Amino acid sequence: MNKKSSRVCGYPLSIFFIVVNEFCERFSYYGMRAVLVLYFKYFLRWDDDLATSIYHTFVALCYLTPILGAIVADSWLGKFKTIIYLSIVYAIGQVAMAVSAIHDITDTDRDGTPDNMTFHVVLSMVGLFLIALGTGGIKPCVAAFGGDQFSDHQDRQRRTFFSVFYLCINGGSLLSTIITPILRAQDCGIHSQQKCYSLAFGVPAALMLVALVVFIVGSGMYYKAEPQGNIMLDVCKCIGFAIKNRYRHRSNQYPKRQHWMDWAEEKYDKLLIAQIKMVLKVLFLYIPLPMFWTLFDQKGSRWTLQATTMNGYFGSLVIQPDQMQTVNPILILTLVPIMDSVIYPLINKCGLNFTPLKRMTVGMLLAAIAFVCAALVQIEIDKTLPTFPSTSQSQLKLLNMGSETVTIKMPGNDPLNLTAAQVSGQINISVGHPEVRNTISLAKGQRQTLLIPLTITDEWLMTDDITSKPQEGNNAIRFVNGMKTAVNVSIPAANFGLIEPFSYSNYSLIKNGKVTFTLWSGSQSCEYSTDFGFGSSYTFFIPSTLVFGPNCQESITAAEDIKPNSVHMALQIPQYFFITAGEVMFSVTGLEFSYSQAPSNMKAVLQAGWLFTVAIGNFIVLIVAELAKLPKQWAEYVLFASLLVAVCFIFSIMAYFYTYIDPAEIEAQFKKNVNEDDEDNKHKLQKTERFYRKLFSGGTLKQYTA
Ligand SMILES: CC(C)C[C@H](NC(=O)[C@@H](N)Cc1ccccc1)C(=O)O
Repeated sequence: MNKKSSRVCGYPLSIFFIVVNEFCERFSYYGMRAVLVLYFKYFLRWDDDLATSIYHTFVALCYLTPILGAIVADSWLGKFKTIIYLSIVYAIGQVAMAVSAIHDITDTDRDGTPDNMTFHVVLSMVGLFLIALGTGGIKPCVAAFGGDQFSDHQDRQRRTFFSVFYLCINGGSLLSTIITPILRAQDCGIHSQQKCYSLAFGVPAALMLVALVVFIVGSGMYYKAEPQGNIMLDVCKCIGFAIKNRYRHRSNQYPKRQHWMDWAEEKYDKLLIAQIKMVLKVLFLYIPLPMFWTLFDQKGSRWTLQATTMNGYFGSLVIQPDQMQTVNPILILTLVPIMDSVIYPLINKCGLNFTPLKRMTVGMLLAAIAFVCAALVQIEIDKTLPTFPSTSQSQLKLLNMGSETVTIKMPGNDPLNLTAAQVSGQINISVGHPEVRNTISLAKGQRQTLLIPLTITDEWLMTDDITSKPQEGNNAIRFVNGMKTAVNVSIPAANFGLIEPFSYSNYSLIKNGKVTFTLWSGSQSCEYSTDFGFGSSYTFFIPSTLVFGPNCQESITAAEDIKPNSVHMALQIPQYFFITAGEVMFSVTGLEFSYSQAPSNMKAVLQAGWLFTVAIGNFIVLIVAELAKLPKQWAEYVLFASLLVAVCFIFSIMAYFYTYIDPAEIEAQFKKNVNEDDEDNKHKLQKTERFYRKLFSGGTLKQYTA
């Protein structure tokens, strides 16, 4: 098959099937990933730590398996067959996930919970392993296979293809991250209705099958480069031989060679040696790149956590903290066309040669700016956070449950008058005066509320109050019952249970929005409605004087323990903008750069090398966060930004000395010369060699024009 098959507007028709395939595959991957942690937590009933570790292990595996897929493709099956076989493995994995989430399969007692959890855990782990193998395995092959469809002179079209390819990644991921959480929230089941994880995994499974079918339909149109034997084994052997040979000839009596790989010349083909040099040159350049991904991938972790301490009301629309991540694909869909059709041509017009490596350098700087923005936002958030007691302090609140005013006098504090049902503000008490009327002792590092009873001589109650912001933007709510009868408090989403007279409930976590509590005492009820923001904590006090009926709401006191989040989530938009602009310059360019600088038989291998930088970047997040342990989150953001600027500086020096090559041209020269063995051509061969020696020692070969 030649590369000049059916074309539309100068583009091979075959790439249509490849980009649609990528769209569906990314829908499948990101859609499944969006609900994975919740599936672990609420279906498999794992704790937060286990759920998070398995989730990150899975993501890291997805960026390690590309190496496997690339080796299989470049050395053995070729990209086309590798994509087909691994897509089947991938689809089986997705189906396994969907089946593992059907609770009815093992719910023999029909109580809505699976009875054989081992079955669900094992099936989902097998499913995840197959998905990681599939998604990671095909990833370097699909991008490189798309690049293969273009002829050598179609540099511009190929660059456009990589931009469209990136748009499809983000189009697919955007749609799925919106859709699958909605599917998960539906109720479904045969014997009992439960949250529908099987549908949330089933739709991505279906999309993976569509991806496979679309790819097969395009089969007749693809240019399929043949694999050239076990190239990776040859590469390893050749490098090993060069190192050994160099070591054997380490004495000064042997003349030096231009490049250490030239020590393989005694045994290996000059073309292979030149190809290895090309790959090594690019891989060396990749060394600083993981730092970009270290910052980039914190969108899903640190930035989402930051959003949980912010206010998500956008008019009547409420944005959940994890939904902020969709800003990234939305911005990609707008920024890629703007960069390609406005910014880059404009820079070109100004006479600047904005080469791929320059773009990647600017991309890194933009990511560092994003983290500075994140630090500034964090400083704003910190200003609004409550001051919790230090380890040598206690904080005390007083709640007068009686109907008369009481005067409280505490050592070191002025007398305090509390009217009926009044709650004091936080009072800081230095430890050293731990006693109050010999009845209470204050706990260090704790917030407590002293409930002063109806009759002052009765037993005084101390409650332990919340000492951190509620997680995930939830609101921590509890009730104190000052009545002489027990009260039952409930809302549709939670039941506070029966609260005995002069006692209090535990905290319950409630989502933002309007909530109506129903209070029952015997047959009498009272409805109390209020609006919650994000991240607040309240103690609702039911006074002894409460009269059940339509106006009962007015008698209930709401004491604010922790203020709702006041810094608006919109403040995260600048950091998302900078990180995404950085991504467009760094990632879209890097994808194309990895293809264009790779020798023909190692295109997928270099794509895998590129994806490997993503995996390393994720590991660095864990290591730096663990080692640095900075007391302030904003300081951690500044640390990451500074590290990236330092790495960016090193990268810009490396990039300055990098010479762009045209692998096809180099390979063609070698092939031509090797086929000709007369004296004249030997001379030509020597000339070519001199030419490439100059190239690999830093001479300029290709003037890259953007
Ligand atoms: C990291 C990958 C090499 C690049 C690529 N990812 C993206 O394009 C992200 N912008 C997608 C995304 C979607 C939703 C939420 C966060 C990120 C990929 O997946 O191939």
